[in-house]
Amino acid sequence: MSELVTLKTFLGTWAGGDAGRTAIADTVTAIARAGVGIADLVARGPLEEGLASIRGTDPNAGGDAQKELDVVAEERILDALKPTPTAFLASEESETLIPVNADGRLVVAVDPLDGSSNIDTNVSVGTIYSIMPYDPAVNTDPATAVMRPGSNQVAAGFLAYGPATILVATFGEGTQVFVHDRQTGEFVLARTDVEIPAETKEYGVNQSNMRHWHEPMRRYVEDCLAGKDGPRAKDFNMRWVGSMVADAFRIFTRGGVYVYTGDKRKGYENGRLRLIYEAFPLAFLVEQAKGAATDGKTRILDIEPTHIHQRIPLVFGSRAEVEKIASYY
Ligand SMILES: O=P(O)(O)OC[C@H]1O[C@](O)(COP(=O)(O)O)[C@@H](O)[C@@H]1O
Ligand SMILES: [Mg+2]
Ligand SMILES: [Mg+2]
Repeated sequence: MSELVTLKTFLGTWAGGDAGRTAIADTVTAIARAGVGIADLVARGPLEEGLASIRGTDPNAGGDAQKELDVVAEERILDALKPTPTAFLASEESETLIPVNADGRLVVAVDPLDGSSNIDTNVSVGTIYSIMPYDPAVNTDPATAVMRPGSNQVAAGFLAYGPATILVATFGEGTQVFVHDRQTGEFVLARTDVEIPAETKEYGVNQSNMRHWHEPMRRYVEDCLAGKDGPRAKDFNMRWVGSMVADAFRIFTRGGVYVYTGDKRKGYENGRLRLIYEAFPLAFLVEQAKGAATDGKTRILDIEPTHIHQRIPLVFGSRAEVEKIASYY
């Protein structure tokens, strides 16, 4: 059997003693370690009174009901980042940037718990992260430190807490999949340079919103539903977990597209997903795996944020299908 490569050895080789890369490696290691703790909490959820319950009456910064576990996951990540060179943390669960280390040179953005509406149903949830460099001389107003196009990311990834805890990570040189080995406690490299197949017959969308969709989206899904006899001349399959990390991992495994566009509902003009800590990291991972990510038309990584919690219509996955969807817009 060939030698197992752990996250630690992978990152050691990647960093190669370079100080900037070591800072990024240490930060990702800290997030991965926090993720193992969060996975335990998620697994214990039904046994711990209140963990899956809604906290208070106020929604979080993104406007969603905040669960106890959302907040605990954010606390775990913040604690894990304290010994790392992170200057600021942006999080779905906090209105403004959280200062971490005054002399930090990275800014981290996280969705501490993605898919948290699923936690009481024993479905996979996860943690999404995005890392950008931070230079106080350039980002003189720290409040805007994460408000830069996603093409500035130096690393991104997500953990999914499912039957296995997995880490899908990119450092700008391909996308790798690590699996947490519960026996050794290590993350082990399971797939190197993942490639999302360009073509697919599988789409993921919350079809219950069809009556709210705009014309291009409705036509796209209708054409998929028409199957072999329709304009696409092939039968499609549909999958929707409703935790983006789980839907994304399926796409990294066998291709497909994830689509959450803007619709006519109040508050959903730009869909549901948040640009900085959901769309940017997913787009970086997907492009590094030879897939594509757009807001329907425009490349996600080129979009300039205007607000830390802004939403964005999101289409990502198999390149040819993402391009096909763009042709409907
Ligand atoms: O319930 P809907 O509207 O189908 O939305 C599902 C989407 O919303 C999300 O749950 C948003 O993430 P959060 O749970 O972090 O708010 C995605 O993971 C998921 O794909
Ligand atoms: Mg989310
Ligand atoms: Mg969340």
